[in-house]
Order: sequence, then structure tokens, then C-alpha cells
Amino acid sequence: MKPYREDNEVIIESLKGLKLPERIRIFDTTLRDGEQTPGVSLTPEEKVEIAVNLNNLGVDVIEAGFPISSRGEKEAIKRITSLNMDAEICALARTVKKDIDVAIDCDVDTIHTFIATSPLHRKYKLKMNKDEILRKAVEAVEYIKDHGITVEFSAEDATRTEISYLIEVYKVVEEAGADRINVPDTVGVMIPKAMEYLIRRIKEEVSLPISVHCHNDFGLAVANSLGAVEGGAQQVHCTVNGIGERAGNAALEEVVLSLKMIYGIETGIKTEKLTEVSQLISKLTGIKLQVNKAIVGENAFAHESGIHAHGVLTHALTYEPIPPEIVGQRRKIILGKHTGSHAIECKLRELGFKVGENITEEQFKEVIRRIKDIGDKGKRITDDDVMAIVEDITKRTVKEERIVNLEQIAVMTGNKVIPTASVILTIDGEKYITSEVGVGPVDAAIKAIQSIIGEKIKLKEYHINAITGGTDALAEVTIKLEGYGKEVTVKAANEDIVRASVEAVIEGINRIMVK
Ligand SMILES: CC(=O)SCCNC(=O)CCNC(=O)[C@H](O)C(C)(C)COP(=O)(O)OP(=O)(O)OC[C@H]1O[C@@H](n2cnc3c(N)ncnc32)[C@H](O)[C@@H]1OP(=O)(O)O
Ligand SMILES: CC(C)C(=O)C(=O)O
Repeated sequence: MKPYREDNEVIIESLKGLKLPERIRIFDTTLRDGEQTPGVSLTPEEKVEIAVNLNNLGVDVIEAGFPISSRGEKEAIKRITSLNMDAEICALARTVKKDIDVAIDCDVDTIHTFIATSPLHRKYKLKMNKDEILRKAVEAVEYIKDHGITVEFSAEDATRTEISYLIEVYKVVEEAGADRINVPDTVGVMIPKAMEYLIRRIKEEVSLPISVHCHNDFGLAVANSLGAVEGGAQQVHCTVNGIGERAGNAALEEVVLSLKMIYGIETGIKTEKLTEVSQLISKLTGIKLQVNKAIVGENAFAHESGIHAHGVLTHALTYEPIPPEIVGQRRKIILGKHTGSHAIECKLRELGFKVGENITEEQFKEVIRRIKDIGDKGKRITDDDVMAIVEDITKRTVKEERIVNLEQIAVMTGNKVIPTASVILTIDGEKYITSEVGVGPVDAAIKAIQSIIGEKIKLKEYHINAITGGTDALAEVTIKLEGYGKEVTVKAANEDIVRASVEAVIEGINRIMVK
């Protein structure tokens, strides 16, 4: 499939004249900024497991943690570096000697050192003036380089810093020997155009590779990262599932797929592993994924609407801009209130039923009606539900052959009444009315029917199974009846257990009595 940059007129026109790179480096910070998600705390074992998976996924850099923060954090980073992975292993450090020393002690490939540069952070947080910050930044970079370690330097809150001062900071760290610079949008206040502009401005004055780190406070982290790439950034900081401080960071899976499928820019990511890694992160961090999460969410490739399902069944691209297999997902056709006949026919084929062969047009229409009825009650319909409905409908004796018909049933139950059922049946057109009591409403209803039919047909077995979960689940009743030398087993499904039971018994009686 061609990237949209080569295939979509609007995108082609809008990107005209822009020089885009062939490859972008993915700097994964799931284990550092991702772990800063409030409430998330990973054990060293969990961090190692995640690092191994990130390495297999193909990220270029794993920011394994902030080693000064705790003994466990330092131990985890040391264990990760000892595994000699392909990915570059990085640790975070303030521009403070003790932070850097602990990071050095972890044997990392890279130290990501940072100091805030914005007026707000200078005045209220660091209580340092511009010159002090320049000096601290240079000292830290030189100290790390003296130890022969790669340095990535971040000007924290870069996007709220005066542009001229920000460029000055990056220039002095370049002179001090930094290997690359990172531009953090620490509180996510950028828009894509502004990010593109800022990166272009920095690039005019600094020749180091440029990285970006975008937060998602306005939901723009991915868009801003892409804006930065349009401006000339060569590396993007991401976290799996977009976890991180507050509203999180740029989601790795979204950045990677946008780069690949829209811009035609490669990363080292093995995209087919994305869903598996996303689920691992969700499991270990305890942060549940929203179902509509792009790329890796449960619904990212699910279709319920009749028009959409018909479209994708005819040609996947109509409603699937990304082939699901590329990210380790698969298409799901969900049945419910919005379902159309094409989707139901497709589901029936999967379950072994073909309209016009083993299911009639009439029965097919009844299946659609029953599925929509369940959908109207707000329920999701599973394959088991469909199977039960189809069996219920296809195995029913045809109208003309039916001898016994249920005209009415009413049940009464409660804590201060004896469960009672009143039933009106017609047998060969003649009307019969009776009431019976039982241990519960189902028992009373079946006893009422039996009292009309007589002893010649006996209920031998009764089983009930709730197919879907919940109090409004579809109940499947299976009964065995014996009489007139015949034995029949019948299934019936209904959201109401009394109706499912009565329908099964009446159907069984008809099968036994059928001429
Ligand atoms: C934008 C980001 O995501 S940055 C990373 C944020 N991550 C974390 O903070 C997680 C791990 N942090 C921790 O475990 C602790 O905060 C530590 C160990 C780093 C520091 O703990 P403490 O010394 O108790 O300080 P505390 O966290 O309360 O305050 C931060 C201190 O760092 C200072 N600081 C922040 N950045 C820098 C810097 N680049 N250079 C020097 N000092 C800095 C603050 O001004 C403050 O200093 P103060 O104690 O002199 O007022
Ligand atoms: C350390 C820096 C890059 C950071 O996490 C931020 O600014 O959000």
C-alpha cells in the first residue's frame, strides 16, 4: 500500500516543497516518562521485561529510567544495560553531578541531561538566572563527555522559552560536545505549525541532530511531533499507549503508523508487534486502554455499522485506512443495533450457514430482527448468541405443521406469593386455559403447559445457560422431552428465561406431535 503522501491529492499538495527524511529515530521513554504516570510503579523485573520487548519491537533508544530517583530504579537500569541489547540504553539526569554519577554507574550508552530554560521555571522552580542555567548545562555536558558517554541535552519547557535564549542554550551545549539536542514541549502547549517553525528556527543555528518530546495536555502530542518532523526533527520521544505525566506523551504506535502510512517515513519499528507490546504495557502498568484508542485499541479495526461493514467486506480500504495485520490486529465485525444484512450474512457464513441453502430468506430476516432487538437493549452480540438464535429459528417446526401454539403466558412471582403461571394454548385450533403454581416462575409455567398436554409427554431434562454476561443476557434453554415413543432435544434462546423455557417446551411438544 502506498503512503498517503504519494496517493492523496490533498496531502501531496499540502506537503509540496517539504524535504522529509527517509527515517526517523524512535526514542522510547515508556520506562521513564511513561512510568511517571501517576500511580504507576514498576518493579525491576517488570522494567527488564518491558525493555526486552521494546528492544524486540525495534526502538532506537530505550530511556530506561531516572536512576537518582531510587535504589530499585538504579538496579533496574543496571540489569537492563547488562543485557547488551541492540537498542541504545539511556538514563535521565538533571544537570547535577550526583544524578550524572549514578547514571554513569549504571553503565548506560547515553545520558539524557536536562535543565529548564523558560522564564517561569527559571524564576519559580530553579531560582536561577539565564547565565547560571547556561553554565550548569555546559558543565553537565562536559562532565558526561569526559566519561566518554553520549549526551542528549534537553532544555525543559523549551516551548515556553524565549526563542533567542533557547537557541543560545542549544548552541553552548553543542560547543560543549553534546551529541544531540531534544526540544521538549513539557506542558503540551504547542500546535503543529508552531512546532514545525521552532524546529526550523533551531536548525538554522544548531547543526546537531534534533529530537522532540511532546506532551499531550491538549491532545496534540502526536500532531506536534509530526509538525516537528516536518520542521526537520530527526528523532521523536514516544511512549507505548501514550502513557506519561498528566495526559501523557506522544503515543509510539500513533507516531510510527502516521510516519509510515501517511508520510512514507520509516522507523525501525516492527509494527506487527505493536498490539502485543501495547497489551503488555497495559497489563504491567495497570493503565487500561480505551477501546477507541488509535492503532492498538479494541475497536480500532471493529465495525458495527451496516454501511461500514458492507464497505469493508466489499473493499477493505473503504473504511480501513490501515490494514489491521500491519499492527498485529485483525478486523472484527460486531453485530448489534446498527448492523446491516451484509454483516450478518458474513457472520452466518463464518458459522456455517448460507442463506438459500441451510437457512431460508425468511429465517434470515428473523435472525436480523432478533439481533437488532438484542442490540436495542444495549447488548453486544457474541458468536454464541448468533449461533443460539440461528439454531432456535432454523430448527423450529414450520407454522403449518404446528399443532400446539402458545397464545398467552403470564407469570407472577415474588417473596410473598407462590410463583404462579397462567397459560393459554391452542391445540389443533381449540383453546385451553390453565394456571399452576411451582417453585419458581419457570417451574410454574412448564407445569401449566404439562397440565394441558397431559402425562403422555414428559420433560426428561432441562438446562439453562446464560450466553452473554449480565442480567439481560441471552438465555439458552435446552430441554429433552419424551412421548409417543419419540425423544426430542430442543434449544430455545431468549433474553427472558421463562419465555425461552416455554418456547423450548412448546417446540418440543410440536416435534413429538407433528403428523
Ligand atoms: C519534565 C520531567 O519529566 S523531569 C523528570 C521528572 N521526574 C521525576 O521527578 C521522577 C523522579 N524524581 C525523584 O525521585 C526526585 O524528585 C529526585 C530524587 C529527582 C529529587 O528529589 P529531591 O531532592 O527530594 O527534590 P524534589 O523532587 O522535591 O525537588 C526537585 C529539586 O530538583 C531541582 N531541579 C530540577 N531540575 C533541576 C536541574 N536540571 N538542575 C538542578 N536542579 C534541578 C528543583 O529545583 C528542586 O530543587 P530544590 O530541592 O533545591 O528546591
Ligand atoms: C526531561 C524532559 C525531556 C521531560 O520529560 C519533559 O520536559 O517533559
